Amino acid sequence: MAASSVFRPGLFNHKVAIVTGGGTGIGKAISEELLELGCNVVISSRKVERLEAAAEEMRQKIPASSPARVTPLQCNIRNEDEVKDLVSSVLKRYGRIDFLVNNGGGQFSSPAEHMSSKGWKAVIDTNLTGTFHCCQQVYAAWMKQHGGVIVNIIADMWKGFPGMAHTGAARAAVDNLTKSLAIEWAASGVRVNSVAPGTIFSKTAMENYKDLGPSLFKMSISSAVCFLLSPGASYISGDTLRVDAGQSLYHSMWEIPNHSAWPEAPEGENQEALKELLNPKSKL
Ligand SMILES: CCC/C=C/C(=O)SCCNC(=O)CCNC(=O)[C@H](O)C(C)(C)COP(=O)([O-])OP(=O)([O-])OC[C@H]1O[C@@H](n2cnc3c(N)ncnc32)[C@H](O)[C@@H]1OP(=O)([O-])[O-]
Ligand SMILES: NC(=O)C1=CN([C@@H]2O[C@H](COP(=O)(O)OP(=O)(O)OC[C@H]3O[C@@H](n4cnc5c(N)ncnc54)[C@H](OP(=O)(O)O)[C@@H]3O)[C@@H](O)[C@H]2O)C=CC1
Repeated sequence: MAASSVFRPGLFNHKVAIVTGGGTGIGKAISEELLELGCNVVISSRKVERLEAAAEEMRQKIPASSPARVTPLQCNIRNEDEVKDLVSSVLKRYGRIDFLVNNGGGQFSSPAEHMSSKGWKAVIDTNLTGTFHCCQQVYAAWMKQHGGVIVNIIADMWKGFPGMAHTGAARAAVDNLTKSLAIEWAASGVRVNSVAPGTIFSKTAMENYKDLGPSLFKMSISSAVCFLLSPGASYISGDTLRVDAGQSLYHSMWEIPNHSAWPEAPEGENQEALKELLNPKSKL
């Protein structure tokens, strides 16, 4: 495996991580960096063939001297029983779960007025309930007794998420869940944080958002996740790290067209000033 991580080799030797959605895109990058650092990684999602192919590709890059192993396990995070099975299979195979990275998720773009109830629920179930299932099962079966670290991947939804209102609502809820769990589980030695990526390149994301074009996806977040999992972040919990090159401070993908759907300004000297501002030619 080409050494690309900025972290010390062997940092995560003999640790065990579950990365949901670990076979594609951001999850794959996170899994590869964890493996490079000596961690055993269980990559998990719905499409088993794609997972197995990704695991095989990752195995080819692990040097023989590394203790790291990768295991693909199928699981739909929307289904609580499947999540329970995932956690018990990991414990059977590796005997511990140090890290959980809730990266599995997604949505489709649609104006809110056209979202069906089924589509809304699918996105909430995947991104919010799926994340909750994974946190709860890993905590109950392992981290409550032994501690651990959880990182949730959310999104740049700080100014709302027009065009994907369902995912904005779900990710904002995960941001809040992160804080609640960080406090409830602090006494067990469990840290819970989130990472909010800006737009990040991935082949699968490109396939999903063809029309939005390649320029949207260009950054990487795996080292931010590895940092939050590491002892270097041992005093960081209940927080969300934005990894977006400042995008959330300035960028909005949503253009509001010119319109006059606002109430008239109240009468008075400001009304004239406002009219002039909105229509500077009106005085000519
Ligand atoms: C831009 C930068 C920011 C973000 C980047 C990324 O996240 S990159 C990562 C991006 N990667 C991903 O997002 C990948 C993962 N994404 C997914 O798996 C899906 O987007 C999912 C979460 C909706 C699950 O969907 P599923 O198919 O497993 O669920 P299901 O079979 O239960 O269907 C439920 C209902 O949802 C509706 N509906 C679904 N799709 C559409 C659509 N295109 N159009 C309209 N509606 C749609 C439809 O109502 C459907 O019911 P119907 O009408 O069929 O009876
Ligand atoms: N790329 C970007 O710009 C941004 C991405 N994000 C978020 O980051 C995460 C990774 O995105 P990215 O790598 O770009 O895109 P991908 O589409 O590659 O990643 C989504 C992953 O989630 C898995 N997944 C989806 N639904 C489920 C489910 N029900 N159960 C288990 N696994 C599931 C998919 O695997 P499978 O289909 O096999 O289940 C896939 O591996 C997602 O949560 C995404 O929404 C957030 C902001 C920006």
